[in-house]
Amino acid sequence: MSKVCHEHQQRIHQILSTCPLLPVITIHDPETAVPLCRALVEGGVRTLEITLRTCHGLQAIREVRQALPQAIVGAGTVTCTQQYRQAELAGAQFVITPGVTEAVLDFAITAPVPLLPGVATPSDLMLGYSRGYRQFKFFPAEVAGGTAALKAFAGPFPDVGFCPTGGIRQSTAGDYLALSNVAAVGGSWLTPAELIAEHNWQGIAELAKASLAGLEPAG
Ligand SMILES: O=C(O)C(=O)C[C@H](O)[C@H](O)COP(=O)(O)O
Repeated sequence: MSKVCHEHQQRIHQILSTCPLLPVITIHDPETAVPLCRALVEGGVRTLEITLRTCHGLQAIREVRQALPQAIVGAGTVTCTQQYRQAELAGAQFVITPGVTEAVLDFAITAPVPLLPGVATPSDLMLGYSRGYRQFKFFPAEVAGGTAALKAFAGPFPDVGFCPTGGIRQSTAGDYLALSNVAAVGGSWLTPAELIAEHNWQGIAELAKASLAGLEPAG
């Protein structure tokens, strides 16, 4: 069986270590993509997951890559190899899947852009682990067992790192980040639909800043 290269795993680890927060971004109005991402970057959050949940995702990735070279842009909600290739062509610097299929795990081994595969169970993990993957998204984090599940995973998989996502909020992000196998957490709480609809970019930047500041130890 082919295995994913060490450089891909290192790159994903580097990306997750760049910022402890990974906002999940879904674009409904294409005009909002760049100002929204600019606000997040201004707020100190420069790793971004732009989902392919809407038809604007790929174009948003293209535009944000061009407008904000300091951002690190990932494509989210990738569920098949065709979307993986489209995300790469749009300029995505990493790809995130909500779960694992053998097809996507194998495709990513020879793809130029590294994959952060989503797992929810030890069986999912073993599918990726056997192919050399050591960095995973843990989704849906809150309903799949939260911090207790991640502590349990650390026993059989001590060399694996996670980016938990799904149900995490500003108030709970720190609990996840306190775990030794978590470098970053993802979430859509950083991109509230109301602030985006109001084009309240200042509000988005402040929310990013406050979320980062909330992670600092008090005092
Ligand atoms: O779209 C995907 O690829 C996903 O895997 C789902 C998202 O990561 C979560 O839906 C974010 O969760 P919330 O922060 O609870 O909104």
